[in-house]
Amino acid sequence: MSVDRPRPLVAGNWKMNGLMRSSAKVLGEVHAGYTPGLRARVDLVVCPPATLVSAFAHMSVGTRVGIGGQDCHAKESGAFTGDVSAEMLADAGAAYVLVGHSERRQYHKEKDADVCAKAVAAHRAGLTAIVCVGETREEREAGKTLAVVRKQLRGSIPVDSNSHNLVVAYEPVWAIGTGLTPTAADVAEVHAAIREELKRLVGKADHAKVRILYGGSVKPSNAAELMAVENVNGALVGGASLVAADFLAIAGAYLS
Ligand SMILES: O=C[C@H](O)COP(=O)(O)O
Repeated sequence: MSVDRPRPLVAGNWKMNGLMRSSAKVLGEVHAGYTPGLRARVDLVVCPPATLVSAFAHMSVGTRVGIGGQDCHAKESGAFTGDVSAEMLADAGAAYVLVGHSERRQYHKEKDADVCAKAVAAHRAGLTAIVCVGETREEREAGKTLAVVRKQLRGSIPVDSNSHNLVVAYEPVWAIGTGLTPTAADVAEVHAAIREELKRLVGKADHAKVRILYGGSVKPSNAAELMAVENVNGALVGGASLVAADFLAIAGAYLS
């Protein structure tokens, strides 16, 4: 591994899944399976629903498994019923937060400027923002993938970003939860474009160290191939992260 190559990160996005009793068991299995060998090679993060962030953070003390939120409000506090601020996530023990996931962009109509404001809030609270980008099937078929991803990056990444407070996740919308994945060559093309764009957005000195995750139907069976792609520095895992053995097997792609 070259000196500049970022340490890999595998993050599990549990989405709106998980009740306390059954989830604590899964998290315990993740802790148990995060062996010294795996810890030496890859960072692990679990992003449970907001109701479980505090408990998971407490349970994870001393395990080196990081905990993240799945979204945050741009403001620190106020009359925003149902929302959670980045400061609240940090207070609950989170170190990361996903922003701009396609499900937020689609179902909550979040635009790049909203995502950027949330990433700013994450940084203000001392969290690492995992900024998600990705094209729809229509955009890919129209040959617009790179243009769409570049535009999302320019609009969503705050100016104060660096390799410590920013992770980028490339998730083609059509690959999420479908069992479909782009070819390794397609992933390589998009990740190279993201790295190039980061040079402008984060700065030449630090851009090579920003982790770029691939997300969308990552499974134990395809993890090794996807994680081996140039400029892929880990994975954002949805469905497979709900099963500890599968999540750990994906991270295990970095053992070989
Ligand atoms: O945040 C995770 C992604 O949406 C991927 O979900 P998936 O692994 O179930 O396709």
